[in-house]
Amino acid sequence: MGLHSGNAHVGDPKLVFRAQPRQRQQYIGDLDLAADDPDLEEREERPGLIAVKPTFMIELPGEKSQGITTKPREDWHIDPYFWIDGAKYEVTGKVGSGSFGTVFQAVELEDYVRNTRKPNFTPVAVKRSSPAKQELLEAAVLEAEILKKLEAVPGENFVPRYVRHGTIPPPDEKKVAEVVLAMTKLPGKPLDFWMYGIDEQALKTVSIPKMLDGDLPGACRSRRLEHAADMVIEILRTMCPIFSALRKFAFHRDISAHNFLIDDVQDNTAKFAVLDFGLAVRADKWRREWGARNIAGDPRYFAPSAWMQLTCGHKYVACHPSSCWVKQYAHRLDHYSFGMLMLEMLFALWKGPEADEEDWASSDELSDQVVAWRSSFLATRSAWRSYWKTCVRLFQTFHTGGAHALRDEFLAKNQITKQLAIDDHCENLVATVKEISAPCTDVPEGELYKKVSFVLQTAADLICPTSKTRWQEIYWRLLHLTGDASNLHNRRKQKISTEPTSSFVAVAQIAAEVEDSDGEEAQPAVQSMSSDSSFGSDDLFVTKVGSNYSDEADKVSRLPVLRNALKSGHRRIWTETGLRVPDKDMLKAAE
Ligand SMILES: Nc1ncnc2c1ncn2[C@@H]1O[C@H](COP(=O)(O)OP(=O)(O)OP(=O)(O)O)[C@@H](O)[C@H]1O
Repeated sequence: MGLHSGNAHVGDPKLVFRAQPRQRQQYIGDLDLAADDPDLEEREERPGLIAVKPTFMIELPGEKSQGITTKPREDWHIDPYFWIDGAKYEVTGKVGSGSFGTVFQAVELEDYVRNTRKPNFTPVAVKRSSPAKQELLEAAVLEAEILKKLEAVPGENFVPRYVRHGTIPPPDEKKVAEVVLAMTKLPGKPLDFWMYGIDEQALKTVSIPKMLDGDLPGACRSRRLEHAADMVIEILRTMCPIFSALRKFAFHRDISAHNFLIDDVQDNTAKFAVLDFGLAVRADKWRREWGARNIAGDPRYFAPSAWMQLTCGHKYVACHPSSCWVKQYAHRLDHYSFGMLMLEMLFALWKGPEADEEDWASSDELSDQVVAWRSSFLATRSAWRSYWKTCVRLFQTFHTGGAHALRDEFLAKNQITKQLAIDDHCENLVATVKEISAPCTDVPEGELYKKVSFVLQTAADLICPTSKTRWQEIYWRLLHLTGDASNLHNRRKQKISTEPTSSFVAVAQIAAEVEDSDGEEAQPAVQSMSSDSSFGSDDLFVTKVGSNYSDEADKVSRLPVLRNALKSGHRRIWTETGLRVPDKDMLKAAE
């Protein structure tokens, strides 16, 4: 039997299943080719074919997702075909592997459900996760759901697009099902590999000074400060809409340089994509149940609250005299990790003052303001390096000595203050944040200073435990920095008959205020914001009106504004406390 008849052999039962689902078992038996099948030999000899375990998943149209696998086969390692939700794939390579499974490259041969018999040779990435427990299984399924939902975020290749997914039931009750997820395969290399020239495994043991000083061969520490800042701004610009959309229903929990791809690198720009939502959690559940959930992610990007929980347990975090730590853990995990990544990128890509020789050497002609800014910036760099060094050391200790080693370290008492080392780590973060935002107070004129200060301020806002800055606000600030805010403003002015009374910066502040309460308590304002917010869309009526939404007098004061909004075709208004969807009574009164 040749390869082609082999395909047909696997595919035919599928057609019969549609008509005769009860005969399923018989056909499953048929799928399990005999060990001496000559087809296997042929496949083995095909160049470029890698060894994979086959996943025969047959999900019958119209039935609940319930994959059916063949019995384990002795020759499992050489069959490249598998099914997901009615489509047949052939594995053509391996993309990578992680803690929970392998990502293959595959092409779709046929789609029986949609009746497409033509192969689609655009390779897809297929992630096969073999979770060890129920919680991880839920995360693997959630990953598929998240990719589906993020399809609504405009833009290309920022995140893999969902193709299809399915589950393979476990062979026995003690085991957990597997999840197979097909998504678009994105171009590029992992950001950590691009920055340091070594892979994630090597980073677990690499010399920290070498890593920080860029002595690693292949490391990318070659950029001038402005170009390094441009790169950070680009990743932020790409990711803000994604994280803003994501935070409404999930947290990624594994933001790290390893989980971003970088492609099409130019001097000061590149394309970025975020991957691997395999550790994600539902936002509402997480906010309620964080104490009962596992601690996950890359330890370098762990907020101090995660270390606190790992060391002393969730009650310690919950009862800590500073409530900011619990809030950061329950609401702003991704904010923190992304802020860390921004700083990591800035200082890993910048070669140091020598890269900016032209600008930095001629200090004679520099104004006092510029001199002060530069010295403050160099102090920021030292503070960051010291904090980041600790994070990398913790990460390496975690991988070599395990959680016990870290627990011992963090439980040690500080000789002077007698507080636990974990609390020192928290204080260290607060001090670092201060240093990072220092150069942002008196910013000299010029693109370089503007951009770098923007990066520092944004990162500080993201990692600061008391910060409430939201993705939306950051995005507005970014548009303002790049001049896109005024373009948007002008476009809207043309479209909105009543001129907005507040600038977009003010709107950003308003948005931040609304988002402040996001998730902490389910407040009506936030809910309406979540379901309705579509920043960047042109249907907002921007205005500043009274702040007390529930107050009758305030409602009355907003009536004229609402009338204008309705006249110009807008049914939502921005108020000082955020985006409002007027209730029926108000609409009636205004109409
Ligand atoms: N859609 C994709 N397009 C291109 N490459 C991908 C895609 N998905 C995953 N990869 C690559 O495959 C590797 C492993 O994938 P992934 O990180 O999702 O698996 P994981 O088991 O969750 O890993 P981790 O241990 O890092 O959590 C990644 O490092 C990435 O380079």
